[in-house]
Amino acid sequence: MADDPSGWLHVPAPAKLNLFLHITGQRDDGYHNLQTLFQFIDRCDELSFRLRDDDQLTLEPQVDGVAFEDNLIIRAARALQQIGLQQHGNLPGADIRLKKILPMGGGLGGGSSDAATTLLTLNALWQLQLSFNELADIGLRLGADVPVFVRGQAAFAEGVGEQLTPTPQLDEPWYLVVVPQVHVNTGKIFSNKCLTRDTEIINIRTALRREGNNDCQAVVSTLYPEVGKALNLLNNFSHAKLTGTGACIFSSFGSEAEAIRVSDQLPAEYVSFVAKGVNTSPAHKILFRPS
Ligand SMILES: C[C@](O)(CO)[C@H](O)COP(=O)(O)OP(=O)(O)OC[C@H]1O[C@@H](n2ccc(N)nc2=O)[C@H](O)[C@@H]1O
Ligand SMILES: Nc1ncnc2c1ncn2[C@@H]1O[C@H](COP(=O)(O)OP(=O)(O)OP(=O)(O)O)[C@@H](O)[C@H]1O
Repeated sequence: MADDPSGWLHVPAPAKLNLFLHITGQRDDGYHNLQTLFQFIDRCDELSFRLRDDDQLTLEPQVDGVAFEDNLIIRAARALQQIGLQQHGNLPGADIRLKKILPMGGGLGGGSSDAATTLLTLNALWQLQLSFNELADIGLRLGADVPVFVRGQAAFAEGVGEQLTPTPQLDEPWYLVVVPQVHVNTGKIFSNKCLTRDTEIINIRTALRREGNNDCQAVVSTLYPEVGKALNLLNNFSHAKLTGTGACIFSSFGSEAEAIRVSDQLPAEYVSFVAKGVNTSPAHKILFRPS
């Protein structure tokens, strides 16, 4: 593990891309059934953890606009702490530091990934020995995207995103990710009446063979014109797609140099970054690397 002499354990929380996102129906509880292909990128929030002498949880710095108890990091830690207390009777608290790199409301799953890294790391530090299945179940209650980050493998996902089939065979290209400066509200997109919810269900072989679309793209582009504008711009260079419910869009390239060349041609007001697609979560690479 990425330990340092001062006792802090440093573990990344990577972003994900939805290489396609099909909405295939809606459940009675309002949630949508979807099919999607998740891949991680090596762009990450940076979290650090240290056990305390008392039983408190702390988080520094706080995330702007998110109350301490609402932060997915604290919600994940509390959920695990409750289980740990039942198992062990008492548990030390933890200091957690967060360097927020991933844009919020960007469709990159940053909050979900922070939650998953917290579950995985505190499970190890508190020696709870919960399985990935148990951690993914806890994570699903925090958000639909948490389980894929807990399991840490690129995957074809069904249900609300929790039924995962690993896809280690995916290419690992370079991505140019454009970050329109708007915060998309996921609930607002899923409740929009113009969203199509009847895309044909496909099997994993088809999913891996053909390039799917993002069914949220049309609605997001209408509600957030900055996203539509960025899609049009990037499409001039390479096929561009929305990730999740946006706002971020991405294109894939065979090399880092090609991705950088396109990013250099974007007008200066566009925020973007280049990252590598990876089929194993960088958090897993740190926490579970052979010693
Ligand atoms: C669009 C994706 O990013 C694809 O990876 C995820 O499905 C969204 O996952 P997430 O951000 O973790 O979303 P959640 O926090 O679980 O849900 C936010 C809101 O979006 C709606 N929602 C979300 C996921 C889903 N499959 N159907 C929905 O209708 C619900 O109204 C929910 O209250
Ligand atoms: N640690 C956290 N980091 C980011 N957002 C958080 C965190 N904890 C709670 N949130 C809340 O979760 C919301 C969604 O954040 P997130 O960055 O995961 O969005 P997203 O990338 O659009 O996610 P998704 O792709 O899963 O829809 C934020 O607007 C914020 O209110």
